[in-house]
Amino acid sequence: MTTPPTPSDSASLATSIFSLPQKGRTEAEQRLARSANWRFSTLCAAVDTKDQYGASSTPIYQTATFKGMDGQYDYTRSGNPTRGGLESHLARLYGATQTFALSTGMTCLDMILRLVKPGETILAGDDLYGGTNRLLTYLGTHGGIDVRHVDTTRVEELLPHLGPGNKVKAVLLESPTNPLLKIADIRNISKAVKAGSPAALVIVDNTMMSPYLQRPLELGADIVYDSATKYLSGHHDLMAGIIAVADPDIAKSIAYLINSVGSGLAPFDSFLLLRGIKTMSIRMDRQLLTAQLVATYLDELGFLTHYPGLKRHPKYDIHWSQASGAGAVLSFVTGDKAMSERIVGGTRLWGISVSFGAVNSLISMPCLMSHASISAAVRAERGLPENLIRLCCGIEDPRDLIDDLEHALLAAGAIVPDHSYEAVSRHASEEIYNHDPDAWILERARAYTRPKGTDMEKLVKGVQAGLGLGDVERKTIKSDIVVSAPGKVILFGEHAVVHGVSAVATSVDLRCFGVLSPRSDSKVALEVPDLNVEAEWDISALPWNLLPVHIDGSRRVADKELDPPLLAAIESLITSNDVANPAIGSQLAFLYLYMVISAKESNAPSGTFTASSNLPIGAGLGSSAAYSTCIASALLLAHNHIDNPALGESFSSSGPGISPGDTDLIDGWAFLSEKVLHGNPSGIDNAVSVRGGAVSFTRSVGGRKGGLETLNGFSSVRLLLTDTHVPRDTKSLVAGVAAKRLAEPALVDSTFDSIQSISDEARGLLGGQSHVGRDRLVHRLSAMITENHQHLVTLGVSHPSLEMIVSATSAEPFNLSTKLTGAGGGGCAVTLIPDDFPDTELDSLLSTLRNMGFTPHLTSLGVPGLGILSSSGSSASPSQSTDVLPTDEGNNDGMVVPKRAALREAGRDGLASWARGLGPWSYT
Ligand SMILES: Nc1ncnc2c1ncn2[C@@H]1O[C@H](COP(=O)(O)OP(=O)(O)O)[C@@H](O)[C@H]1O
Ligand SMILES: C[C@@](O)(CCOP(=O)(O)O)CC(=O)O
Repeated sequence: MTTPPTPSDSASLATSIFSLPQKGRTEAEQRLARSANWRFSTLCAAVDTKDQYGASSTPIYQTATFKGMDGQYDYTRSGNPTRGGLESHLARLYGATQTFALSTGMTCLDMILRLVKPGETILAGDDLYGGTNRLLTYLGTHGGIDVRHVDTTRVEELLPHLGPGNKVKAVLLESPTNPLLKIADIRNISKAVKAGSPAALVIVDNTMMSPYLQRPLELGADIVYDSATKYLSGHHDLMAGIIAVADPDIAKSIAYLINSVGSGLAPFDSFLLLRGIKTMSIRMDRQLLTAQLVATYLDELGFLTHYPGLKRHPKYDIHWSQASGAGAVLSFVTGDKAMSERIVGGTRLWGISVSFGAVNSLISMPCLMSHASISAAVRAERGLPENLIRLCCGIEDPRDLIDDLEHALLAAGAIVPDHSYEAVSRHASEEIYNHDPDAWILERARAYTRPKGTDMEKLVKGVQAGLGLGDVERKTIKSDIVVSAPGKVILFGEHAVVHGVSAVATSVDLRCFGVLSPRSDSKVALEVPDLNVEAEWDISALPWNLLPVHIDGSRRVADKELDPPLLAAIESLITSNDVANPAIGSQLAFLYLYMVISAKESNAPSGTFTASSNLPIGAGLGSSAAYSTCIASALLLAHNHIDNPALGESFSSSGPGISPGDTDLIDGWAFLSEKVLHGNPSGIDNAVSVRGGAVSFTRSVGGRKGGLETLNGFSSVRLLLTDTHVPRDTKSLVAGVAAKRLAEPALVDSTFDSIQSISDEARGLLGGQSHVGRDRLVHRLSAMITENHQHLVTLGVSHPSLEMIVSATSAEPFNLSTKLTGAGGGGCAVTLIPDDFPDTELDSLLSTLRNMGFTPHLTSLGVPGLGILSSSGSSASPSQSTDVLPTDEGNNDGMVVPKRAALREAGRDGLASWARGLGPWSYT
C-alpha cells in the first residue's frame, strides 16, 4: 500500500488577496499579509471577524434590510455581513479573487451556466453527478444549448470539439468523477482549451476534493464550484454551494446573476458553514485515512475498487500531480446487483444515504440513488455498473467501520472465511493497528476470500462451506415477505375471557409491521429496534434434536401446546445479560415459532425478521398479538404453508386476499406465540389481530363450546385510549387472577357471571341488528363500562394510575365512563366518548390527561386484520427487496433502500406512511 502525501505538505496557496501594499496597513491588513504563508489548517481555523464588539465567532446578521443610504449593505439578497465574512474566508482557502456562497452546489452550476448563451456549446464529462446531468439535459432541451458529453479522462477526446469555428463556451469537469473516481488532467485540459477555444471557460466541480485537497484555479481552471453541503460543512446539517473565481470580470458577471436571482446563502447557513470549515482539515485527515484502509481492504479481497489512493488506479500519477489527497469516497463492484443490495442493507454503521463528506459514513448504490435520474440505458452506455456500491467515509473509528462492512459482506455471501488462514488474536490485531494500520488492514483481508462464480446457488454453497456446513441444502426465502397486524382494545370481558367468559373486542388502527428478508449465511436473525433487539443465531446451533417427534413440517395445522424442554433449550440460547424482559420474550416467541414451523434443520431458511410497531408495547392494546400474528404469517409464507397473495394464488383485487383456512392456520400459530409470551392467554387478542374488525369471543374451556362472532355495530362508537405508561406483565396478572380464583372461588366466579351478562348485553347492542335508539345504546354502554371496571377492581387488576383516569374522566364537566382495558395493572384505560360530546370539552379532557402525565389516543376502530404486501416487493426475485421512497432531496428522483432498513428507520410515527407507500396490501 502506498502512503499518499499528506495534504498539509501541499504548496502554498495562490496569494492574490495577500498582495496589499506594505505601508499604511491596518491591523487586519497586517494580519492578512502575515497569513500569506500559513498552511491550510491554520487558514481554516483563523477566521477574521470584523465586529464592533470583538466577537470571536462571526455574528449572524439575521436581517433582510440594513438602514441608511451609504452603508456597505442595504439588502441581504445583494450582500450580508455574515455571508460576506464567509466569502472572504473562503477566498483565502481557494486562492481565489472572489468566492460566492450560494444555497446549494446545483445553484452554483445554474448561475455559472447562465454565462452560456443559446447556440453555444458545453463540453461536459461523461461520468458526472446525476443532478448535474439533469440540469445539462434541461439546458439542452429547453435552453437551446448544445451539450456534448466526452470522456474527460482523455484530453485527446476534447480536441476535435475545440479549435476555430467551434462555439464551445464551457468545459465542465469533475475530477475525480463521482461515482467511478475517474481522473481528468485539469492542467492539460485547461491548456488545451485555452489554446483551442480561448473564449471557453474551464469549470471544475471540485466537490469530491474540496479546496483542502485540490485547488483547480491554480491548475488553470476559470471557475471552481463545490457543494459545500459535503466536506466544507461536514455535518450534513445545511445545504450550500461555493463558486470561486480568479478573474475579476467573471466574478462581476457572477455577482450580477446572484444578486438578480437571489441565490446567495442565508445568514444562518453562512454562520453554520463558517463553523464547519474551521474543522475541515482534521475531519478530512481522518476520513482520508479510513478511505485508504477501506479501499485497500476491498481491493485485497478481490473486488474491483475505484479509488485514486490505490497505486493501481490508472491515473494515479495524474491525480497526485494535481491533488494532495485521494478523498473519502470510493466505489466497488460486486458483479451482482442483488448481492450489492444485500451488502448495503446489511450494514449498520454505514448509513444508507445519498451525499458524502460528512462526519458519518455512508453507503449507497448510485444507480438506485444519487444517479437514478440518469436513465438505465445511458448509465449502461457510460459504463456505470448497476451493482456499483459507493462508500463515503466519515470520522468514526476505522476499525468499527471495517467490522461493520465485513459483517455485511459475510452476511451477503460476498466473502467467505478462508480456512487456510490462521487468525491472529484480538489483542495482537489491536497492537498491529496501533503500530501500522496498513499492515493491519492487509491482515484483516487475508482472513477472507471471495466465493468462486457469482451464481447465487454457488454463493450460498460457498458460504455454507465456509461455515463448515458441507453441502447442507437450505430452504431459501425468495425475497422479502412484508406483513402487518393491528392491536386491539377489549371493551368488555378481559381476564374473565381466560376462564371461558365471553369478551367483546375490536381492532385498533395501530399496528406491528414485519419484514422477513433472505440471507445466505446459514443464520437466522431478529431485529426489533423498539426493544433494542439485534440478535442472530447459527441455524445449525439451534436445538433441533429437541423438536417433538410429531412435528414433521408437512402439516397444515398449528400446535396447540408448547413443548417445555424445547422452550427451555431456546431460552438458554438467548443472552439475557442486561436485556429487558420484553426483549427476551420477543426472541423466544420468534425462535420457537421459527423452529416448530421449520420442523427440521434442512428446512429452516436463512433470513432476518425485522419488526417494528406503533402500538405501545405492553400497554394492554395487544402489541404481543400483533407481533405474534406478524411472525406466524411471515414464517408460514416463507414455507409456502399459506398462499402468498403477492404471487396471485388467491388474491384478487375484489375478493378476500387471505382465505379463511389460511386465516385459521395463522391464528393457530399466533396463539402458540402468545402462549410463549403469556403462559395462558385466552386467544382473543390474536383472534382480533388476525381477523380485524370487532368480535365477541368465547374461549372453549372445560368442554364448553367456544366461538367467535363478528360485530358490525362498533364503528359508530368513539373511544379514547389513554396510556398510563405504567409497565406491567400480562403473564403475571393473568396468573394473579387464576390464583385469586383458587383462593376466593365464590367471589371470583360471581364476578365472572356478572361480566358474562355485560358481554351478552354488549354483543346484542353492538351486533348490528339492535333496534335500541342511539341515546339508549350509548347510555347502556357507559353504564356497563363503569360496572365492568368495578369487577376488574374486584379481581385485583387495577392500578392507582388507572383509577386517576377513571376519576378525571368521570368528574364534572366530563361525566364520562372509563375502564381499564387488557390485563390492567397499568397499561391503558378506555373511555367512551358520546356522539354529542363537544369538541371543546374533548380538547380540555385531552389536555387534562396530558397534564397528568398520560398519553391519550383517539384511534379508528374495527380496522382490517393481518395484511400481506402484494406488490412486487414480496414476489419474484431477491433483487426486488428494496423500496423506492419519494425524497425531497433534489439529488435524485427516488431513493431506493432495502425494505428491512426502511422499516427500521421509519420510526414509530413513520410506519403507517412507509407501509402505505409500499403498494397494495391483501387483508384477511
Ligand atoms: N413490536 C413488538 N416486537 C417484538 N416483541 C413484541 C412487540 N410487541 C410486543 N412484543 C412482546 O410482547 C410483550 C408484551 O405483551 P403484553 O404484556 O401482552 O402487552 P400488550 O398488551 O401490548 O400485548 C413484550 O414484552 C414483548 O415480548
Ligand atoms: C388479560 C387478557 O384477557 C387480555 C390480554 O391483555 P393484554 O393486551 O396482554 O394486556 C388476557 C387474555 O385474554 O389472554
